[in-house]
Amino acid sequence: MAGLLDETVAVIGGLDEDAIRAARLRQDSLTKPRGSLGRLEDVSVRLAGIAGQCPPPLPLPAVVAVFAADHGVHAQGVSPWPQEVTAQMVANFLAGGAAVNAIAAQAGADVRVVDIGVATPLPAAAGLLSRKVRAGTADMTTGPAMSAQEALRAIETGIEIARGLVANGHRCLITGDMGIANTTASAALIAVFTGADPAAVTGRGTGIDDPTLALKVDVIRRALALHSPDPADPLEVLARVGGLEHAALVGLMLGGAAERVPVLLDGVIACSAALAAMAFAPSVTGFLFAGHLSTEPGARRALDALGLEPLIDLGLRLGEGSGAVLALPVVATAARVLRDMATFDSAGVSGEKA
Ligand SMILES: O=C(O)c1ccc[n+]([C@@H]2O[C@H](COP(=O)([O-])O)[C@@H](O)[C@H]2O)c1
Ligand SMILES: Cc1cc2nc[nH]c2cc1C
Repeated sequence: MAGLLDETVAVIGGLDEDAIRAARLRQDSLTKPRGSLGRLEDVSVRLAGIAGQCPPPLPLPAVVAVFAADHGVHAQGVSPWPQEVTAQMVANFLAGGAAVNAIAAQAGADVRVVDIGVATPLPAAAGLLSRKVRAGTADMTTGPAMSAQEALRAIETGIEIARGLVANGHRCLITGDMGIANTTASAALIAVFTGADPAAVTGRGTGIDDPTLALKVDVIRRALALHSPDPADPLEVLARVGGLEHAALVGLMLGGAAERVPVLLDGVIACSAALAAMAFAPSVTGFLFAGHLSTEPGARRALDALGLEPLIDLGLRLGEGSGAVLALPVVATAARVLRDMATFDSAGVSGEKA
C-alpha cells in the first residue's frame, strides 16, 4: 500500500480551468475599469481555480500552523541566539504573547502550535500539539540532519495536520515556523533546489554580523560538499540538510493542495520548504500564495523558482507565520470582491465605449 505521502501527491490535481475562465469573465464584468484591481484580480482567479467554483468561497476561517524545531547546525555558531529560545517561544505562542498571536488576532486567524522537533524538553501544555519526531536535527556539517524515515514522518505529520484542520472547517492554511538556526537549513535547501551559490541565498537571519555571515556561508558550503544532495530526490535533500519544521511544512502544503484549499507562505523557511514540495508535486505551486517577501535573499530566489510574486513587502524577517498572516486580509478581500461587487449590468453602469 502506498504511504500517506505518495497518496497525497497522487491526489493533487491542477487548477480548475473552467472556474478560472468564469472568474476572469466575471472580473471583467464588475463595475471597475478592466484590470484596475491589479494582482488582487489574479488572486481571485486563482482562488476560483483552487476551489473549482466561481465565485470562490472566502478563504475563511484561516489558521496558521506554527511548526517548531531545533537544528544541530546551531553548534557551528550560525545564530546569535541560544537554542532554548525555540522552546521559550513555543510557550510564548501558547500564552498568546508572540507577534504571530497579535497579527492573527487582528487578521482573524486561528493559531496552532506544533512541536515537530524541539530539542529542549517542553512541559505538556494546553493547546500544544506534541508531534516530536526527534529532539532537534543533527549537525549537517558532520552527517545527515536526520534519517529519510524521520523526514518522511515529519512530512506525513504535516499532511495529517492539514487534513485535520480542513476537516475541522478551516478553508485556508498559513505556514508558520519557529526554530533557532533554521535560516541556515533554509539557505542550504534553496541552494540545492535552485542551484544558486550559497553566498547568494544566505542572509543574516535573526541578525548576525559580517564575520558570522561569512561563517554561515562556509558552513553551508561544507554541508553541501559533504552530502552532494540530489535536487531530484527531495526526501534525501530534506534529510541531509533540511529541518523537521521544513519537512512538516512540505506536508502542510501538499496536504492543503490535496484538500484544494489555498496555502499562504510566510518567509524564507516556508519558501525553501515550498521548493521541496514542488519537487514532490510540481502542481502544488498553483495552491500556494506568497504572503510576503522576507528580507532574506534566499526568499526572492526561491519565489522566482516557484513562479510566485509576494503580496506584501514590509521588510519583515521574523518568521512564526507573521508575514503570511498579515496577507490573509488581502487574499480574503480578493475573494470577497469577486463575490460581492456589482456587474455593469446589475448596477446599470455604462460600459466602456467600443
Ligand atoms: O521568515 C523569515 O524569512 C525569517 C527570517 C529571519 C529569521 N526568522 C526566524 O528566526 C529564527 C531563525 O533565525 P536564525 O538566525 O537563528 O537562523 C527562526 O525562528 C525563524 O522563524 C525568519
Ligand atoms: C525572540 C525571537 C522570536 C522569534 N520568532 C521567530 N523567530 C524568532 C527568534 C527570536 C530570537
